[in-house]
Amino acid sequence: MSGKSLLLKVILLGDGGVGKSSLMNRYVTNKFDSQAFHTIGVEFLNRDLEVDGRLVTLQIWDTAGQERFKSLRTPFYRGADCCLLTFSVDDRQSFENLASWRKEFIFYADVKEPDRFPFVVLGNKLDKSERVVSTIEAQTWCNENGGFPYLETSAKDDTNVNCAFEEAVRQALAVEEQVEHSILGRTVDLHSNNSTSSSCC
Ligand SMILES: Nc1nc2c(ncn2[C@@H]2O[C@H](COP(=O)(O)OP(=O)(O)OP(=O)(O)O)[C@@H](O)[C@H]2O)c(=O)[nH]1
Ligand SMILES: [Mg+2]
Repeated sequence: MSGKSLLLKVILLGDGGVGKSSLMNRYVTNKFDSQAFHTIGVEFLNRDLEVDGRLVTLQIWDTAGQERFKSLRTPFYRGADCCLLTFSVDDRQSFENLASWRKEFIFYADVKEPDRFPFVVLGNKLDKSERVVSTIEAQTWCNENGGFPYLETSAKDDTNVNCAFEEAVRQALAVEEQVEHSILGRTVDLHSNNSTSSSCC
């Protein structure tokens, strides 16, 4: 296990009221507030964890989902390592808005290769009996829109909350490793080019 902790920024996006703050608070403080207030702008909390032998400091950025706070949240998208697109399984509109949340993120985070950026989709409020978005429907959307991992959570019952953030870390680490490999690959290539071109010098 590496002793050095890696800082990863994960951002929660989705319609107002889907449970973004509740997921963050459940994960970091293990508390749930049934009377939670809407977020204004952004808030963040850190939690240290170990995933597949790597020490990580997860910096979770929780954003305000209401449209009127758009200009307050978008400046904080840059530098995110993973984006959690969140909807509520009892709110069809929040599910239908996932595509525009993804688009907003890609634009304001200035993501250079959107198809390679790690998104994870969360269907929250799994505990609710008035479900209107089925698992298969959500899973199909994820498969057809980029092959995103999909998890169903309940911040209230603490279902899959740890798994959701760990999946975000795994996705972010996978991208980090790809970058590390490509840098290493380029170093090796440069070296081999030098040796083949040595006859020119
Ligand atoms: N039943 C149930 N209620 C939840 C769950 N998660 C959040 N809630 C409730 O849903 C409401 C909205 O939750 P928030 O966490 O404030 O939602 P948000 O996505 O942060 O909303 P904005 O800050 O406006 O973007 C609150 O009353 C929460 O108690 C859940 O998993 N199950
Ligand atoms: Mg909130």
